[in-house]
Amino acid sequence: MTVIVVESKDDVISKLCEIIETTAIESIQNKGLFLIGFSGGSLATFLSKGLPKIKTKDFSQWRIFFCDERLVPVDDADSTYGLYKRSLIDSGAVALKEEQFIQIKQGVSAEDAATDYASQISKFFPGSSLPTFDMLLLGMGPDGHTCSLFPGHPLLNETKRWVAPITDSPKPPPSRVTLTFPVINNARVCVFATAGKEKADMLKRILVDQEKLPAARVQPSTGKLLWIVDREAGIHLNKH
Ligand SMILES: O=C(O)[C@H](O)[C@@H](O)[C@H](O)[C@H](O)COP(=O)(O)O
Repeated sequence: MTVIVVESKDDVISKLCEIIETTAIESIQNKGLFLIGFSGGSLATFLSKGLPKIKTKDFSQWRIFFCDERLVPVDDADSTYGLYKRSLIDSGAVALKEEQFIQIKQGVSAEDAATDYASQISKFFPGSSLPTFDMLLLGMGPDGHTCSLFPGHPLLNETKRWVAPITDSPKPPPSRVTLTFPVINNARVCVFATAGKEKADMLKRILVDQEKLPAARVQPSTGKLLWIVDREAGIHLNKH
């Protein structure tokens, strides 16, 4: 695991997007595609600000998945895809098309949305027992959750399904689908981008005290794990 402490939230955004770009170039050179998972929350703000500033202008080989998604209509303010659509596609900020986003089926039950999304993912990993995303971009909630995997929730122990439904999310909205730990921990690179003093205590519990909170259970089996944090969020971390 690597922890990078930078000064400000803007530095988190710059470092995050620099690493995304480098990984994208490598993935596209290796296999002609870059398969990345986006989370919601403040990460969506980070990417909306940072992606338009990277040198890459050809995003055509990017395929964008969701580490989790809320089961609300795309035009709902809570829709993670809707947020990226408005800020990256509709705004023309980056050369991404809707069809490059692997979207979660709307208007069906959480169970059906999870099954459908897993089926869509499997098309990119034919014959694989687990998908291997090139990069998963993760957030850490104030309670130590990541994706829609919350403390004490039975989903933390899901070992079979790639995508799971949740209808009792403590973070609204309640109905979501989420990648599960077997998939998350099979990624080539998992990156947390975390900023703000409100995250400092939880970051200490995860990175220093090593409490087994959901975000601490992101431990890629062979891939890399990177935390990019600003000074405020990292105030309790030992200076290396
Ligand atoms: O859709 C979601 O809610 C996110 O995927 C969620 O897992 C998020 O990453 C964390 O809640 C952190 O969000 P903040 O960075 O906004 O606290």
